[in-house]
Amino acid sequence: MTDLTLDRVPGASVGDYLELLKPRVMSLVVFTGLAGLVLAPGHLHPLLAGVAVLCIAVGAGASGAINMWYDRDIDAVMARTAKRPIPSGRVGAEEALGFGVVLSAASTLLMGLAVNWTAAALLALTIGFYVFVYTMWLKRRTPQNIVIGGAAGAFPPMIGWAAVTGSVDLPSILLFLLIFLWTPPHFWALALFRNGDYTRAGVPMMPVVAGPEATKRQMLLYTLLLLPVAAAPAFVGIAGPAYLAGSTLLGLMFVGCALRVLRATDDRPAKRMFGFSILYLFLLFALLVGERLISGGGA
Ligand code: HEM
Ligand SMILES: CC(C)=CCC/C(C)=C/CC/C(C)=C/COP(=O)(O)OP(=O)(O)O
Repeated sequence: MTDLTLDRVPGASVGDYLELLKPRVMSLVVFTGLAGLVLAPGHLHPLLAGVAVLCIAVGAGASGAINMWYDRDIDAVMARTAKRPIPSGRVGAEEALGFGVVLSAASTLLMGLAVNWTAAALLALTIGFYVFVYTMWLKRRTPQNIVIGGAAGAFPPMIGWAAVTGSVDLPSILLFLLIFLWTPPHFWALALFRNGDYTRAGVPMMPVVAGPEATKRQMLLYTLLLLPVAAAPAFVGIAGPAYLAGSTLLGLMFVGCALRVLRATDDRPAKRMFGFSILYLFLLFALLVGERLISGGGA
């Protein structure tokens, strides 16, 4: 760990602290959490639903800030992350850690007191999984880091669902599984064209350890496994025919991306697949939510 950022830094702006929350990544995380709330059976007062979404957003961002605190040494050597608030010296490491810890505790406590303790426990588990299991334990040790650690990013719909029902049920487990299987092709697409960054930082991402060809084959495997899992919501009562048709089309397009990446001789197909992975997950959850709202259900 470097100590380049342990000093107190005067003049950090609100924008610097917002950047610690990884707002762009977390906006989609929060959208999947909101989908869990909308899809769950039962009713939650709109104000409490708003509080639940706020807690997911703040908890997700807070875990991102702690991740940036822990990873400040490798972030400093990777081109993609070198300009982040800590490595560029705009926010002190200890300030970022304090900010992340306080917001993590506050979001979990508020979820428990205002909504329910099942959702709060799941939120705490998610924060802990991202910080301890992914960031501190697996990220620097194994190329399976994002397969196992990716579970963290898959919990938010389950948290939203539990905010309404107070329980963990089969449909919310399916939504978890969907994001769990989506994460490897999402992340390895980026890792393929950012391979130099991860090699320089000594982070054992799959393309660094197993090479691009083996990574591409595994990405194809995950997109194929996603086809039935992404269809499953239509068979457990939380989605209908429009979702089934849309998810199948999107899934086939995702498999198409993986096949183009497999045959590729340059970075362009991997870049396109990374972009499409985000659109894919957004559209899938938008279909789930849209169909539910049109059919008149929801929390
Ligand atoms: C452990 C699991 C995951 C890993 C390792 C991962 C990794 C990454 C990385 C490294 C980036 C580039 C970020 C940047 O340049 O700042 C990224 C971007 C992104 N990720 Fe993921 N991701 C994961 C899970 C998720 C999940 C669960 C979601 C949403 C549900 C998500 C949504 C996004 C979005 C929306 C972007 C684009 C952000 C932008 O526009 O810059 N990711 N991801
Ligand atoms: C509710 C709640 C707590 C949600 C958390 C959701 C979660 C764990 C999302 C993970 C997504 C993410 C930013 C991974 C980045 O990996 P990285 O840290 O290796 O990426 P980096 O190199 O950009 O820092």
